[in-house]
Amino acid sequence: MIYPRTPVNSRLHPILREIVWHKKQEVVHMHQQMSLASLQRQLTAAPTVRDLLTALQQSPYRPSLITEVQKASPIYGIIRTDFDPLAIAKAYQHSGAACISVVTDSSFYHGSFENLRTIRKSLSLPLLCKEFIIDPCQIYLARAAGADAVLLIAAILTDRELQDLLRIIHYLGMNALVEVHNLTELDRVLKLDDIRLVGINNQSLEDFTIDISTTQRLMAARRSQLQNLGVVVVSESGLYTHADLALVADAGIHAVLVGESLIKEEDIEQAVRRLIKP
Ligand SMILES: O=C(O)c1ccccc1NCC(=O)[C@H](O)[C@H](O)COP(=O)(O)O
Repeated sequence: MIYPRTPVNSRLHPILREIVWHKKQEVVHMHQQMSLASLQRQLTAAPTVRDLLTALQQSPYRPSLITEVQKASPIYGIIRTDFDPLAIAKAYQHSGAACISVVTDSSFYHGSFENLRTIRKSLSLPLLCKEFIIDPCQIYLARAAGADAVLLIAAILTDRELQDLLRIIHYLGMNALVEVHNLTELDRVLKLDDIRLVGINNQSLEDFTIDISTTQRLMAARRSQLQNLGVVVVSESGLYTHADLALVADAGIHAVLVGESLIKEEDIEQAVRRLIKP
C-alpha cells in the first residue's frame, strides 16, 4: 500500500513541486518492484547504525560540521565536473567533519544510493541520507544502503506524516534531521513527539533565495523552547566562511551543514580546515 499523503503546498517553488511529484512516481514504482517486507528483510544485512546525534555533540569543533556530497542541484546546475564522491567524503573525514550528508536523489541532484553504499564501506563517520522522503520504503532503502540518519522536510509533509515517519526512523535506531524554513514549520515540528534534531534551512523553498538571518530569526524566537526540549539544531545552506559559522553559532545552533562552498574547492581538506578554524 502506498503511504497516504496530502497535496503539496502550492506556495512551494514549481521546481520543488516537480521534484515531489517525480518522487511520488519513484515511490509507486518502488512499491511495484518490491514489497515493504522484502525491503525490511534487506535491513538484516545492513551495517550497524552509527550515532549521528552524538557525533555532532562530541565534535571538538563548535559549531560541529556536517559536510555534503552533492554533484549538482536544480538551481546551481553541475557544481563539480570531476566529481568523485568517495574522494570528497574522505577529504571531509580527514579534515574535521563530524558527519557527512550524501544527496541520493538522482533525477534532479545527480546523486545515488550507490554513492551512499560506497562511502559507507570506506568511512567511519555517520552518514545522513539527503533525500525527499515521503514514504517509509525510502527510509528502509536508506538504512539498507548504510544511512545512519535521514532528512525529513516539514514543507512537503503533513504533521501526521512527519510523526509517523519519525517513529519509523527512531524505531530503526536512526536519527532524523527534521528541516524547517520558517517559524510556522518550526512550531509544527516542535509539537512532534520525540523531536531530537532540527535543521533550519536558510534557503527559501518558495523562491530559493538564501538568507542566513533565517537561522538568527528562528533561534531568537524559539531558542529557549528548543533548549528546554534538548533539541540539537543545525543551520543549513548559504554558509561560506568561518565568520558565517560564528554568526549562526552565536544564535545558539550546535551544528552547520555546508555543501556547495566546499564541493567547489580544488583542495577540499584545506577548505574545511579554513572553515572550522579561525
Ligand atoms: O534540503 C533540501 O530541501 C534538499 C533535499 C535533498 C537534496 C538537497 C536539498 N537541498 C539542498 C540543500 O539544502 C543544500 O545543499 C544544503 O543545505 C547545503 O547548502 P549549501 O552549503 O548552500 O550548498
